[in-house]
Amino acid sequence: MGNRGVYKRSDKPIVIYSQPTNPQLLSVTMPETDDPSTGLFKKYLTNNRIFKDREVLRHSYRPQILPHRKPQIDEVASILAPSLRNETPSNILIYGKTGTGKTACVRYVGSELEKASSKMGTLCRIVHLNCEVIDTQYRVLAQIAKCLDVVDEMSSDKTRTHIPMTGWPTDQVYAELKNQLEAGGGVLVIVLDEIDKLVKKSGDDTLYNLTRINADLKSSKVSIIGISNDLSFKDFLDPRVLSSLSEEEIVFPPYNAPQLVDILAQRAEQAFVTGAIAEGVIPLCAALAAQEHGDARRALDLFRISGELADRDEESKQVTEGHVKQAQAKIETDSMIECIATLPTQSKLILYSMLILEQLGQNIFTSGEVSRIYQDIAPSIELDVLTHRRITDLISELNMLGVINTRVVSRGRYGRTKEMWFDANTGKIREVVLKDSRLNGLKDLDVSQMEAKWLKTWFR
Ligand SMILES: Nc1ncnc2c1ncn2[C@@H]1O[C@H](COP(=O)(O)OP(=O)(O)OP(=O)(O)O)[C@@H](O)[C@H]1O
Repeated sequence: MGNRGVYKRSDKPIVIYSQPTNPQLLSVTMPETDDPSTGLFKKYLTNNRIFKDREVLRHSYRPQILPHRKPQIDEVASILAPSLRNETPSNILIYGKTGTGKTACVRYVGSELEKASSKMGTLCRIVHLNCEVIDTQYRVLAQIAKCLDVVDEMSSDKTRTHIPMTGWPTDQVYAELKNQLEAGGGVLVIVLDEIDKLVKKSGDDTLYNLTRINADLKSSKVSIIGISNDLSFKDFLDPRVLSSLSEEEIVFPPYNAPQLVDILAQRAEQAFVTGAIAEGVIPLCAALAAQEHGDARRALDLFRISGELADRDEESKQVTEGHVKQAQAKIETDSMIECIATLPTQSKLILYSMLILEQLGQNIFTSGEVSRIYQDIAPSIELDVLTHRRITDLISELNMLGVINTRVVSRGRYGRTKEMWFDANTGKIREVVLKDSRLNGLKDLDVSQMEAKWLKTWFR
């Protein structure tokens, strides 16, 4: 056994074994607190000068009050109301840009409908599916049946067949779903959120079957609400499917800055300690999000991240406009990094060529310089070497995605050339580019050695 360090805290001794005793290690290991279980985290747990309840700002939070969406809520409610009289409501197609409250409003109306129906003794049920995840006909049908199962869990019908999430022929799943709907009776509203993803992945068979299912049902009724922020999916639909899906259409317009101010102010009351938000913070978050496209999700993200930055900043008693600007920069970097991760390998290699130039001390590079580095390193990792023309196309794409900035400059008798530079933290870009397994071999590239070679060949 090695040396033993005994550190007495209240009346319980804590024993640390080290081999041999390292006083530095001891001083790091021992938290200066009365309660060793929360030691390191104590200051974060007791210090709530900023947030009262930050969960209120998260995407998963379901608000009960939705400012500036009364007309849309009323419209959805009026279309679904017949279900309370056991009549089939019209199908609805809801369209609007991202973050305009489509999902939040439909969920709200859905839960009010279920409450009203249980008060009135009728049977109205809502099944909400996210088609980004559930994107095949089989999974949609099986998931609807699964949700019905959960709703009916307390019912006396224990003999019901459970549809497995894979393995059956689709016809059998459809037939079993119909049996279950008939056995349950009442009205079922199926919400297909991000319906465009389902159609693009699996075509319109699911919608064709679901929009015709009422013809095969006697004692139950089905209605569909499709939600999308991309109307181009309509082009993929058979005209008959489209006309029955869009019996009613509702558009959710983007929020303007004053509307976003109201949305944030309403959340701020629940989320933040009184007085924790400096005066210009809410209008600034609202203005920045309205500049994008009136996206409430973006406004709420900015607001939450500003709060988190203020919370971590021990000097700060309030969330300030400075925190909002930092939050905006963080969101932009994070989304850019996400975008870089999904780029094709060739584009990542072009980015990596720019990073090499930066490592060599250049802040602005020309497309010629980028091309030369690219053409030199591409064969070393066994990638096909693209032509200069193709490389400049990919550079333009990187510019369009906001990963780099470019400008065209005139070089007198040498003609015009494109210059480019990075705005963002290149350390993070390097990290994400090198995560691509095909570029991993570049990690050990000795840039200074290559520089000598490049200087020799380029400037001969
Ligand atoms: N009027 C509103 N009042 C309060 N919060 C809102 C309002 N509108 C949207 N939100 C909030 O903004 C976020 C995004 O809303 P929601 O998910 O409903 O948008 P969406 O239009 O469905 O977006 P997407 O098309 O990207 O799915 C959610 O956290 C939601 O609670």
